[in-house]
Amino acid sequence: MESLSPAIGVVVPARVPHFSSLRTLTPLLPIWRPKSNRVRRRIRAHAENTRPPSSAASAAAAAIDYSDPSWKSKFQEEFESRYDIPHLTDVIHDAVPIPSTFCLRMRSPTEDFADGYPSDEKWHGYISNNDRVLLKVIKYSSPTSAGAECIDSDCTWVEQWVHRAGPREKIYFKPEEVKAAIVTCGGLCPGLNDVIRQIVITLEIYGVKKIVGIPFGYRGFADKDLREMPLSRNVVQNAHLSGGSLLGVSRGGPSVSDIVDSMEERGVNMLFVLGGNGTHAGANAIHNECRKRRLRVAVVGVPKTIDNDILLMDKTFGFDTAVEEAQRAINSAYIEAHSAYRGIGIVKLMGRSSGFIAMHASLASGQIDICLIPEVPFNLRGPHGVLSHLKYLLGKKGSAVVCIAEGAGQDFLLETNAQDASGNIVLGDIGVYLQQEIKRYFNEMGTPADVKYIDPTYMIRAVRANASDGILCAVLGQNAVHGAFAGYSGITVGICNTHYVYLPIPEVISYPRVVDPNSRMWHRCLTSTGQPDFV
Ligand SMILES: Nc1ncnc2c1ncn2[C@@H]1O[C@H](COP(=O)(O)OP(=O)(O)O)[C@@H](O)[C@H]1O
Ligand SMILES: O=P(O)(O)OC[C@H]1O[C@](O)(COP(=O)(O)O)[C@@H](O)[C@@H]1O
Ligand SMILES: [Mg+2]
Repeated sequence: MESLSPAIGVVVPARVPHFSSLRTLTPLLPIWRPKSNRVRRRIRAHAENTRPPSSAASAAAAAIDYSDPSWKSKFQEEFESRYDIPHLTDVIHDAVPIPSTFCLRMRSPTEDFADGYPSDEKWHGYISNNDRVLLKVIKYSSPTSAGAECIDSDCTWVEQWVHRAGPREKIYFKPEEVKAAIVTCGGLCPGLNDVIRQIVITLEIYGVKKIVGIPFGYRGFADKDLREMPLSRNVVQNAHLSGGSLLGVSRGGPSVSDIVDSMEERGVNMLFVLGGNGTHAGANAIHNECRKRRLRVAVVGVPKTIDNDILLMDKTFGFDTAVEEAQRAINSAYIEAHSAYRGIGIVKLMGRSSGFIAMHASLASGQIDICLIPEVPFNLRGPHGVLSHLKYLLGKKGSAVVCIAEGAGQDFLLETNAQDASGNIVLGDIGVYLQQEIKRYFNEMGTPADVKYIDPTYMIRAVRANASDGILCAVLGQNAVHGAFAGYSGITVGICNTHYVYLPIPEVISYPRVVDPNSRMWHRCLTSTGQPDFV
């Protein structure tokens, strides 16, 4: 949860700039010194894509006045207001809650509500609206501790609480008046079907009868050739047994106002949006448009990103599965490299701007000699470059395996400025480039190297979720429904420090979460690979 400050080359905790100017914080933070101008340029290029946007940057200009004895409580107040979660009653003041129909002990599956809603007297499994989860759980004693995120020079402990997720005693929608829609956007990710399934099942438990899927992402709201898909427990019963999305996904699509027009036409008053940063930006815009039109609509996101690049969360669903599935590719690369005479295996893994999959997969496999991620610059050539280390490895143990994230080393490639339909920059293929450069290097040296390149991207993304992701998907899907029924909108669900929370969307998407080169996890990865600094 951090970004690289391009101007000063220090690692800056992501949450801090909202409260303090970067200049104020600079001396407090562990300094990470790049060794060359070229490397500095690379840090800057990466930071351009990952740093907070200008609105957040201007918020950062509001420095904390540490001489104010009450700075800590002011910090907390501001934090609380930023992490407050929007509610229907913010704009629809006369919305009246009713007792929850989510009442596990009392309902039979066939019960309807003709005679009124069941009483909650015997069921106490609800979450209080005032329950909170602690966002940060480490008390750093010094800004020089690995991965330290400090607010002042003493690393003063300031509690930062966020809203706990789960079913509430009072709800703001009558189930028989709900038409719920689910949409899955962006790229595929293991677990999409699991989340869809849990949303449908939970909606039915509340008593909702009208549930539909919007086909092929936001596009499905506008494309007249695409029909919404009726969903029920029957339809989704075995959906989680296969990967992909039963609704289909897409990038790009209609404008926010066209989407809200379409929701009004369809009578959709609960929208569940599964997607990454871009999708959540869309979900927040839909939420704001609904507010502008004073619609009684709940928009709830479930973060889907295989890259794990959403701020604040322990992880996003599908990430564990991706790391697990990547082991197969890494093991194959290892076997190929190990069985060849002077063999080098290369595996390219996903991660547009964040190297989480590459880092975790390298650590898990124990078979990687060199892990390259976008956050950590490297040289290919020169005495400290990747190529010369490969030469050393071939001499020492006869083979080597490299794991590289797709967003790493982009400054070695020609920029095309091409964008996909969602406006994401289309990256050059660093895996192919690395393969060519390694071949060229060993040819130039006149010593052989047998290079095998594996790109398992789409094979990984398309698999079904593993058991741990299956559980995460189940909890997130259920909590999304609880949040909508509780009247919250413009929120997303997540796991923070092993507990489940609701977060306001803007806080989790202000920029992509990236690996902190000063974090313990990256240090562990380096310990495991034994790789040197390539700068
Ligand atoms: N800033 C934005 N505002 C509104 N919609 C957006 C925004 N960015 C992306 N979208 C829409 O969100 C969807 C998914 O975005 P994309 O970046 O492809 O995937 P992801 O959500 O996984 O990051 C696309 O339909 C795209 O048009
Ligand atoms: O080829 P596609 O479908 O555009 O997807 C490629 C991208 O999808 C990702 O898996 C991320 O997708 P999202 O942005 O949808 O989470 C990246 O790792 C990769 O760059
Ligand atoms: Mg995206």
